[in-house]
Amino acid sequence: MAAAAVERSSTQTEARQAAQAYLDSRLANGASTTTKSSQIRPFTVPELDISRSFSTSLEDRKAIAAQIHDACTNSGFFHIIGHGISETSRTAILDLAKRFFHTLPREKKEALHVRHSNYFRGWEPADYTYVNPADWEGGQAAPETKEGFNWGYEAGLDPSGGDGMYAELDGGKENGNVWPEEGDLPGFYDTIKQYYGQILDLARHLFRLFALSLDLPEGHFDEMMTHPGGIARLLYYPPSKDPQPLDPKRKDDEIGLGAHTDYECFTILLCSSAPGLEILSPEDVWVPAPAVEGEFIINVADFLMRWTNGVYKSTVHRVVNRTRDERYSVPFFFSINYDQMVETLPSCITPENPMRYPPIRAGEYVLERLRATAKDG
Ligand SMILES: O=C(O)CCC(=O)C(=O)O
Ligand SMILES: [Fe+2]
Repeated sequence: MAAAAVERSSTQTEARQAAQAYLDSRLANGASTTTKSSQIRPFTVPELDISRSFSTSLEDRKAIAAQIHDACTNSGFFHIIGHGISETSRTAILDLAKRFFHTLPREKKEALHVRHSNYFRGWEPADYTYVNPADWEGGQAAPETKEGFNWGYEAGLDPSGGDGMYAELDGGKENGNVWPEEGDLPGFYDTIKQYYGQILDLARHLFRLFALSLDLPEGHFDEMMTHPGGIARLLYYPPSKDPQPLDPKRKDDEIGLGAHTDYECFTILLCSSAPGLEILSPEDVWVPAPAVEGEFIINVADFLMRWTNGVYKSTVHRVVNRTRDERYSVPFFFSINYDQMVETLPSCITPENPMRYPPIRAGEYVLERLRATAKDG
């Protein structure tokens, strides 16, 4: 990582400490911090049919936005049907992930290693990053089993063509993506472009619903997503060496992806049929995420949690593949324009919930959080 050995900035320290404190409080056995919220509403991950959100009627769109508001103030997770992304597109990207992880020779992957990137783009072998810093700092955890390939926004992937103003996480003007040679994996970029474009359109649509859900004008965020950050990953979780019944209370020493929260505004997650995602409930129980064919799981991430002064919940989750099957997933982490400064939404500040977070530039926050995941970061 280019940032190795540099002194940590205050944002990085804040990000690291906040992430760790939050995780510690949620992961500690018998933690009492969460009892209050569980008394208010049962923890649910609702299924939302968002077809009506594409209606020309504002009332229809507001009705879906109200359901989003409910989910985001409760578990911070929901899953969607009626999203309009075809089965062909979903299958194509999952098949591409399989081809990437299984057919690209090791030395070609090494050439794309994320350690060559300032922005964590490219190939990530299983134990290179730890989303829960304590997993390596305490030195007790087994390596995460996931393998990944990461890329981000570039104008050529944006169906709108972008506005020519893209700024990277650190403000740089060149996007930091790296790709396999076309000859090594024919059709790789085209398949990514097809899928990414559709998901980016869906993300912009969802963020307009998020605006309505926060009682803001529907177009409130439009100017902030003209060249938005959008890191996406292909992820591979090998089959378990010790397949178990799907009971999250059973042992979890084969962690695919450690306990963490996401960093951006929200995540749109596509998974293959093998289950594995688990969400931490306020009672400190790992709840298996609903794995329903054809759906996407959406979850609020830390930047939006921060922006809404904690009103929208960014909830801890992890992945454990307890099955005999390979698992693939494709998360898309939607951010606003990385060069956008953001202050807490005034409507989320009240005498009972005074402003908790200073203003921050979107890319700076995400980059510091990413750096905190690398062992040498
Ligand atoms: O692979 C999954 O199901 C979830 C991935 C995830 O949580 C992440 O990449 O942040
Ligand atoms: Fe995540």
